[in-house]
Amino acid sequence: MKIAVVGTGYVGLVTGTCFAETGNYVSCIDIDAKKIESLRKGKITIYEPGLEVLFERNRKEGRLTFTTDLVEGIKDAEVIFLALPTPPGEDGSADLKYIIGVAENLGKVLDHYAVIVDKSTVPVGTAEKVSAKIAENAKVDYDVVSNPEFLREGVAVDDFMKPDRVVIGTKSDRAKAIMERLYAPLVRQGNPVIFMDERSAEMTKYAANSFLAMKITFMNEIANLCELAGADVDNVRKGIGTDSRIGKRFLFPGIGYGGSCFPKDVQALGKTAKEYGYDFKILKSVMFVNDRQKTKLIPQLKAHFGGDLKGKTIAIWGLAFKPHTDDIREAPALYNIKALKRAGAKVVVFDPEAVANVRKEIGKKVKYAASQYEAVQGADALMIMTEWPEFRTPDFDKLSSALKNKVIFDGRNLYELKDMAKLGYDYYSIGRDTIKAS
Ligand SMILES: NC(=O)C1=CN([C@@H]2O[C@H](COP(=O)(O)OP(=O)(O)OC[C@H]3O[C@@H](n4cnc5c(N)ncnc54)[C@H](O)[C@@H]3O)[C@@H](O)[C@H]2O)C=CC1
Ligand SMILES: O=C(O)[C@H]1O[C@H](OP(=O)(O)OP(=O)(O)OC[C@H]2O[C@@H](n3ccc(=O)[nH]c3=O)[C@H](O)[C@@H]2O)[C@H](O)[C@@H](O)[C@@H]1O
Repeated sequence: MKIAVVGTGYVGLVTGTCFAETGNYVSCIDIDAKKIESLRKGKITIYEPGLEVLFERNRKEGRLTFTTDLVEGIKDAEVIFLALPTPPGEDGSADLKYIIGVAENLGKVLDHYAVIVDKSTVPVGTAEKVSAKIAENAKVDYDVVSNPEFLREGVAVDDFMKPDRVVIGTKSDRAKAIMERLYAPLVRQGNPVIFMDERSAEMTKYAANSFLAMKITFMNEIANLCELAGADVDNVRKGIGTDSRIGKRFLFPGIGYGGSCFPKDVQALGKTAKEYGYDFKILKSVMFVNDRQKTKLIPQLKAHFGGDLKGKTIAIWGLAFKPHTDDIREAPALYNIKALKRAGAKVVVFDPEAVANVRKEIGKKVKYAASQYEAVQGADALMIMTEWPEFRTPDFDKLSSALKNKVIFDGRNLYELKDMAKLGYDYYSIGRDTIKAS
């Protein structure tokens, strides 16, 4: 099948590459000429484990091509995916200007029947809006389908190729048959496709992200209560996660959720509710608690140093919003850096992948270390913000001799309390006892 993907960012590039891998001819379109040039030359533009091998193979075999030209890109395409940004607008609702802009252009240039697919995360009613925009200029038949994407950054290829489910919203039998054919290789591997109407598919995406954000937030609230009540959130997590109705995943407490999606999607669903005159109270609490949770360790850090961080050097391990990505959008680490700077501390940071992006965002406000151990050299304390695997089992001898004080503020609960006590650390974590060496 010949398909086109408009928008070659995280979702567009993964979608395009994976559909090329299942035997389709995919044209990826983007307005960013530099990005397209780089992809054409074989230089991948995002860090995503496992993607590069597929990208390289399919590019070489001519199944994956790149262009800035919409007309050239959609030529003969049976399916045209829109994987465009939907950032929060000023009022928190999803900004549809990229989607509607491309829909308008598509209406003008489409010269054959095609299924136009909203892959972006878009509010209820967007498929109708896209369809109406195309209709203003269209000379041919087309269908607009909602096919939200559930992949996670860092494991995007696996999530795409082995999805828990694929959700497709359409009332058109013609579009349904084409989408069935496109997803057939995944269905044959046992991954289910759930068909529904467009509005339900659009709502499903926001419901999924908001539910997961709520699940994490609930655990953060339990963790905070555990600290006050003398319980250990790790035990509680295991105790409830074994109940199959609750499930083990997404129960890890920490310094809040970040990323390009949970924060914006929870906000956008709240906005949709407001538009329909519904007061979605849980969502408001989720946003409030998550904001508070991000810098939860700062007051403890201040108290540890007698209330004042002026002149103290704080090392930070982890800048990305989660491991295995260089993405720093809404990363809790950035909020902590801001709070530390406001309190007069010097900050030295290390992250295996995200340093370049942080440098672009905050420049020389912090010092950048070349390794996790260089970051802690002479530091008064270590804060852990992202659970990269290499932070899980550090060389504690090296760490202890590099730090000025043996104190760790761990926002991701990487270490066992008994081990930290044995190693003689002051150790603050989330929802567990604080270990004091002295
Ligand atoms: N990043 C993720 O993990 C996930 C994102 N989503 C959703 O997918 C959508 C896209 O997200 P990302 O891929 O992360 O965004 P992104 O920002 O990485 O990529 C968007 C791409 O669209 C391009 N673009 C903008 N205007 C264009 C136009 N007129 N014509 C052609 N290309 C244009 C940009 O240059 C950029 O390369 C969003 O709605 C997001 O919420 C859904 C699931 C996962
Ligand atoms: O719509 C999207 O863009 C995507 O958003 C999330 O994926 P992603 O943001 O890549 O990352 P997650 O693994 O979900 O983590 C999000 C945040 O939650 C935090 N988290 C996650 C799990 C957990 O138990 N605890 C916790 O604090 C992570 O540290 C991270 O900051 C969803 O998991 C994807 O299904 C969805 O497609």
